[in-house]
Amino acid sequence: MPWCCIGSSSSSTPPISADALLPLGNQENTQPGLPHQAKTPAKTAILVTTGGDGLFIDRLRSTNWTVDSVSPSSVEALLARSRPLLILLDSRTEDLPALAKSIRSMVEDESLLTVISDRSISEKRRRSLAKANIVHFVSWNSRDTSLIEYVARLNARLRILPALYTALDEVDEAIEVCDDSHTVAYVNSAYERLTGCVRSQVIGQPDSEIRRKSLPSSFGGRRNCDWSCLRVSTANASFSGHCVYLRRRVSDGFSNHDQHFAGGQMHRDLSLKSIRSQGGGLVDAPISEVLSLLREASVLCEGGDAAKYIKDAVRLLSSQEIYAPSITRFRDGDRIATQYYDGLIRLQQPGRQRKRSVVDAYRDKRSCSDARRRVSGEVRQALENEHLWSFDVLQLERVSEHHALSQLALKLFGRWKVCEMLQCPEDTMTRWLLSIEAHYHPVNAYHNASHAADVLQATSFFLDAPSVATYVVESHAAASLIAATIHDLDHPGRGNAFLINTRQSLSILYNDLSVLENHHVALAFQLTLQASNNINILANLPREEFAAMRSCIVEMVLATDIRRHFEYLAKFNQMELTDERESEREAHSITICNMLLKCADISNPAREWGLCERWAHRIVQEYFEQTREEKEKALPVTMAFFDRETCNVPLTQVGFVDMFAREAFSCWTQFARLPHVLKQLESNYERWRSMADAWTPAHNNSLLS
Ligand SMILES: Nc1nc2c(ncn2[C@@H]2O[C@@H]3COP(=O)(O)O[C@H]3[C@H]2O)c(=O)[nH]1
Repeated sequence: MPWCCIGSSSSSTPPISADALLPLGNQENTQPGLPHQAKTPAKTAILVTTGGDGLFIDRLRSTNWTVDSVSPSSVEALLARSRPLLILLDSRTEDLPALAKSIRSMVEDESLLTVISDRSISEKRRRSLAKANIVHFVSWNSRDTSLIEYVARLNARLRILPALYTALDEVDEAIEVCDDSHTVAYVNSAYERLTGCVRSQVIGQPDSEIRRKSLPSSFGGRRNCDWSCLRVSTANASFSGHCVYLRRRVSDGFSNHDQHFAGGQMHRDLSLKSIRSQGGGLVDAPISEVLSLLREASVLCEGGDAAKYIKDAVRLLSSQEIYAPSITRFRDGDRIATQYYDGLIRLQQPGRQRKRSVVDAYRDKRSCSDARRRVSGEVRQALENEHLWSFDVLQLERVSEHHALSQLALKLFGRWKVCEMLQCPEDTMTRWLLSIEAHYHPVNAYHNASHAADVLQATSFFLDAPSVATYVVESHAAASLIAATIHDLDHPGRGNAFLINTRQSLSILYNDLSVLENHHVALAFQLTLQASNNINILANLPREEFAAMRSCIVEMVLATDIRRHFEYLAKFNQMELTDERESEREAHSITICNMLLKCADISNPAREWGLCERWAHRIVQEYFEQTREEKEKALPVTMAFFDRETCNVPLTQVGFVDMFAREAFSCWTQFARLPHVLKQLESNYERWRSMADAWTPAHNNSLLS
């Protein structure tokens, strides 16, 4: 590794290795061993004077300086076409400070401005000249040009910087330069392109091996990252100097063109998905970036076993459903996982149309009961530990006569100051809550207002977690509480697959896409905005705030579609929280809230065992009803193992945790720092597993409610 001598520079520009530049100066300064003895750069100076000469000028000329005299009136024209290293200003020039300021504005730091005088300069005059950044003074009769020589050498090096930057920004290798205080001083364009980091976010940050290691692995490398460090140092080798971190391309002897050509097969395989903008131009989605990076990687690994893996990755990423897992993701032949997959993710293909479905039969309008509800002592007591994971919503359901949702929401919305955030009167909120509660179906064993209350309490509990509160913006917290309250509104007790297979009007309306989730949130806004209902809790929000609040609520409710579980999980896991840009902060907050609501929605397997067991029994009873109706009407049976005649309930719970809950809660509880929730999930899981062998279908007739 060649050691290059390098100066240290405090500016954010990297120092230039002296070896890389030809030395400035006369012949005796030419350094032996340089690649070639080219002509040294000219040492040019101008003398701005109306007439003057002296020993100092002679000295300069005798050391290879070219010194041209120029009148004050023509200096600016000269500087418009040249950049002398040195500008000598005769102290007798009229209005010198103004001229100095004008010259400084033209040359900035590219030239050294020095006042030459036949007498000492007063302190007052120095101060006025200092305003033009003139801090160097020499005498006409001086023969000491050492400082001039030194500064000129520095200037000559600095002048090549723009060209070096251009060159560095053109290379394919990612380059990071850290200065002697181990602070990042420079990164090139390739670094930004290949790592996704933004220059302004990295420069000034401490040098971090961890950051480099966390960056996408380099091409061809087997290691996390193959950054090589060019440790450079000043003349005194013991001094650490700068570090240049370089992520090299693995050269395989191909020229750039050949490499791309060799990757031709890769190009064809990629068939990059590009969204054509209206103008017919290519607007590539991020996935295309990933695919092009993989293409480059495959070129570098051509012929190696890595290329095969990369091609497989490209094929997967090029598929339509990059987040929906193929069933092979789970244990082969796992009957339960397969049926969960079919029933909740793949959704059964439409079957034959039969007579009206149960969904229509359930649709009845319930009147809102009286606007305010008396809070009994029992209700108040049941609400006491609403801030704990052990909160018993089924106890509240009991003592509130199935008004757990409205009673819990009144308390939680008060604690989270939702009415204040919405500038909404409390009585409007009360009416809204009672109306929403009334549009859940109490006949549903699981998807009723108590499930919404359960999800609302889990949402509040998660929002209380300190690490969550750090990243969730206030309006999104309010949105998530509202979204939890409405997230299964008017649920018919049947899943999306059933609605699609029976070609319910809702599935036609929403094109079979997140049918129920779209309905829940659309109906909630229809009820809220219906003037005659007088329950518009969003009425006092300014237009922009309403739009933002609505957008968040819609997005969060749609995120509860279990079919998109892996998509939201992936988005949450790939979130880069170190990127603190304000624009990213909002996006991070939404991603966190989507994941939060998702986890709240499937949190019953992680509740205290008594609650977990009862919720499980409730949901399987609802599934039993769906399977019964599907069989009765000769519809495709979407989850056959949920058949009362044959079901092993503990096994269905084991399957649900294996397929959905464990991964989600492992990620979520790590982020939210709620280890006890994951511990409870695993404890419940083991308990279900221990119950599976002894379970018989007879148990399915005495399930808990
Ligand atoms: N088997 C099982 N499925 C669950 C459980 N909790 C949530 N789910 C499923 O996860 C889905 C989340 O969205 P839905 O509420 O629409 O329907 C839910 C059920 O299909 C559970 O405890 N057991």
